[in-house]
Amino acid sequence: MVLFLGTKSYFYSSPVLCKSIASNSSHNHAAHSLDAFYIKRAADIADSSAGYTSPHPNFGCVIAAPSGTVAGEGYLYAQGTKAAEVLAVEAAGGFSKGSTAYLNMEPGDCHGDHSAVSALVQAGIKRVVVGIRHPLQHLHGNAIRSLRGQGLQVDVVGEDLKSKIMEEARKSCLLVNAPLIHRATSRVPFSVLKYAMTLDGKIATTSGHASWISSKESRNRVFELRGRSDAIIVGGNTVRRDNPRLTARHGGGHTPIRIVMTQTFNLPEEANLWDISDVSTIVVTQRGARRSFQKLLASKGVEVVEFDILNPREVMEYFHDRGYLSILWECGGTLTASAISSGVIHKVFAFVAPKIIGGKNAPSPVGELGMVEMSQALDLIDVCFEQVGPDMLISGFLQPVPDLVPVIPSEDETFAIDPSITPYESKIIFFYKTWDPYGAFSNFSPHPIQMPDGSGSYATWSSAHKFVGVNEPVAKDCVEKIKSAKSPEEAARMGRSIQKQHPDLVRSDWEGVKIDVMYRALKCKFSIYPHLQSMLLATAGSVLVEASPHDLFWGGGREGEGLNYLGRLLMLIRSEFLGECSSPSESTCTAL
Ligand SMILES: NC(=O)C1=CN([C@@H]2O[C@H](COP(=O)(O)OP(=O)(O)OC[C@H]3O[C@@H](n4cnc5c(N)ncnc54)[C@H](OP(=O)(O)O)[C@@H]3O)[C@@H](O)[C@H]2O)C=CC1
Ligand SMILES: Nc1c(N[C@@H]2O[C@H](COP(=O)(O)O)[C@@H](O)[C@H]2O)[nH]c(=O)[nH]c1=O
Repeated sequence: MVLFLGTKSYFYSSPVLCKSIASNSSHNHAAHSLDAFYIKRAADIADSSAGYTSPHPNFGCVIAAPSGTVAGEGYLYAQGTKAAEVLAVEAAGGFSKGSTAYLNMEPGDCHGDHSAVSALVQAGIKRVVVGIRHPLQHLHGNAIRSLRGQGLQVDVVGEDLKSKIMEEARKSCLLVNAPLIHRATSRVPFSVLKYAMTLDGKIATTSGHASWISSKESRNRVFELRGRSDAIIVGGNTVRRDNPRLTARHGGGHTPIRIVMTQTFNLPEEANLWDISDVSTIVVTQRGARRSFQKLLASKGVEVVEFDILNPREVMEYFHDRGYLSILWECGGTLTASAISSGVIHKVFAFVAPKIIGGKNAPSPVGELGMVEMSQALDLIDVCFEQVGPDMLISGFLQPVPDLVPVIPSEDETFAIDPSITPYESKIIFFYKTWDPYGAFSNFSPHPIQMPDGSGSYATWSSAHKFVGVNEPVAKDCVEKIKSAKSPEEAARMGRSIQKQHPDLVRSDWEGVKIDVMYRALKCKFSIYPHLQSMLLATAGSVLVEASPHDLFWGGGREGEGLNYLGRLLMLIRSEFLGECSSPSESTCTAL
């Protein structure tokens, strides 16, 4: 098999895979093996630029001819350079026609030029296999739609291709862009904690001396890790004790900035980190700490940022807002414990050197976490072991890379209610509190209605219907009380509390009719408030989920475990308004 990369060409083969295809080409497993192999390959080459460019999305593209041979490859070198897909089709030349393109991630094509998409289309690519969809909402699904719209077959791993090997391939795609995925799903950058410790678990001697615990080979790996990061962070004590440089020393390429976290600002006047000729340094500190010294550092070109509350989470949120994707923590145990407790550390790299130094008070990698029992231990996941020179590198995740496949509560029912919603493609609109962008969909929004109850009189709040028709004076009293509630919250609270105290007062058919009562109330609300109806119609094609973490009947729950009946009913009513289903109209309800 011949592989062309840019102007270079060299041989590249996967004999095992090719054999399995030749012997049983129709076999699903073999097809998945090949797809998985090339998706992993796309992820591997996507990683090629890490450490040389700022950690931005890593894109790789492998073009495989119908025979299964690689016709061309390409990866995005840096922002603003040619897209991986463009490089791959250039490398493959005429072999692209009828071939399959494997992409670790859906292209962003974010400037409207659609260069990746048009390169694949114009080259005559027949099929595209995509490892993961683009994690950023505004780009998510666009390129896939566009490719499909132009007649290419697009298979997305985990959606169209599901198997254990495909899942593994997908994982490599998630890992190669973990920082971007974190950016898309949380408000903090992807944080890696790295430390070097002796076999007896020390990161320095009792006197604080630490150079060096790990071997030269391990320290070279650390330079590599630094080069993949946007910033390296240490605590004030490490600056005082080690006077570190924290540079990547990889002879060019991307250089991470240095961050020092100090509460006291009791830092040395002279330090390697204050030399900003090659790389800048930012000191983050408590508001008002040693202002005159802050000025001195600022005069050397060091940036100082003050925080009202200096803790790892606040600091990470701040750097997230400044656009940082990944941070390497190289601090001692004190700040590390604080960072782990704040939940900002995602991955750990521990270099273990075969050395023993002893020392009851010699520091260890993680300070006080307040744990008293082993059952509280934090277990790493996806752990890897690797020998680096004489040392052992143990790495693993403290928090998994977030899964991008959307969790839609009661997924099957949702698509049955509104067939215009497509699995994986549809946007999910969450609503909960009334001040949320779609808060008007909440039952607590300030849009009162009146609708007839069983006896023909009018009930203001749907909560009152729980007790309607019960032939007990107390129940009638409850209905009246709820009707006179001043707000929907108050009505709901009263309904819940009366139900708790007198479960016998709830009408016997309530479980059977409550969805219908809610349906009628919602239909009324969205019929009589035109702006709400327009808002609802504007969400066409999106999945609506009430993001209540507590109410597992009306809401979607914390992780999609709820039934989301409120969301379902809204989608149903939306379809009815759009004329997609026949609608029993609610003519007798009114606004208050
Ligand atoms: N082998 C290895 O991999 C490494 C070894 N070391 C060694 O570790 C020792 C230093 O360890 P350690 O004292 O734990 O150093 P840290 O790097 O953890 O620094 C602790 C300091 O961080 C600052 N800080 C700011 N905000 C916080 C916060 N919210 N929580 C905690 N700290 C905060 C404080 O600085 P301030 O006091 O200025 O307010 C605090 O004193 C040295 O001997 C060094 O050589 C250090 C790093 C790696
Ligand atoms: N002692 C120790 C490490 N210490 C870390 O490296 C920093 C020094 O970086 P630099 O000044 O750029 O060489 C130091 O402050 C601390 O954060 N790292 C390791 O990989 N292995 C080691 O044995």
